[in-house]
Amino acid sequence: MAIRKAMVAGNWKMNGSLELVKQMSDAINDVKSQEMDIVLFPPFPLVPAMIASGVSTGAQTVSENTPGAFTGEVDGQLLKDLGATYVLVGHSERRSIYNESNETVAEKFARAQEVGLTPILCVGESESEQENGQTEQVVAAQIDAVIEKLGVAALKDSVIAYEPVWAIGTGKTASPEQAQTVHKFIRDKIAALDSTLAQGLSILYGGSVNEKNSELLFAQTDIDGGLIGGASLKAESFTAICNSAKGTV
Ligand SMILES: O=C[C@H](O)COP(=O)(O)O
Repeated sequence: MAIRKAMVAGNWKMNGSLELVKQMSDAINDVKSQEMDIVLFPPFPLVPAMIASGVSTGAQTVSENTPGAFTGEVDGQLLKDLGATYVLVGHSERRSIYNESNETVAEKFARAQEVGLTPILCVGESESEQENGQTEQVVAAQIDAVIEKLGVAALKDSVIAYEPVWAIGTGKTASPEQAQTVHKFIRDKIAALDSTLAQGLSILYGGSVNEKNSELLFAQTDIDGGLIGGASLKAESFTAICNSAKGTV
């Protein structure tokens, strides 16, 4: 059973450099503590350097396949062997730009667990879905794809990240109350199938989190930390966000 714990994850997307790995790992090594997990998700070529720096490291995606003729894809077992511990699956940019369906995301989730990586399942609705009142329906379908393929028990060793697409990189953060409502919906939905599992699950919020809004977001009962994009590229902002998550779970 994964232990519910405060977590701050930094997704560098297609940004970063060896210099930034050095700068960020020095800053993180100064703020890390037992009470929370800090994980960075650099682009693939920077994964070995990040691991060597001592910072917990994840990959931004993984192939759903076992090794074979899949040019350009990256096998989860190789990531695991390098020392990576987490992988993002179903980030909204993967879903929208690379057409990953709920079923493909569930396959990637399965492959991650098969090789011993912890998947962070990203879910969230688009702006039009939010305007049409479809948030819960969309998020439920994204989670159900994993439950239908693997059973609810598979969520035990995973993390969920709720990221409303309209809040990603836009500066439009969900209000703490808005985010809490969706996080509670997610936890209640899973609790209906397995309440112990749901209580032990870490659920992160993502979407324009910065050092000014993180404290109030992380103070919400069902928000256990954040998945940070832009602000994870600046050591000062990211470490301030990490500090605001300490002791909140
Ligand atoms: O994975 C991170 C999210 O897409 C959030 O990105 P952002 O903090 O730049 O809005």
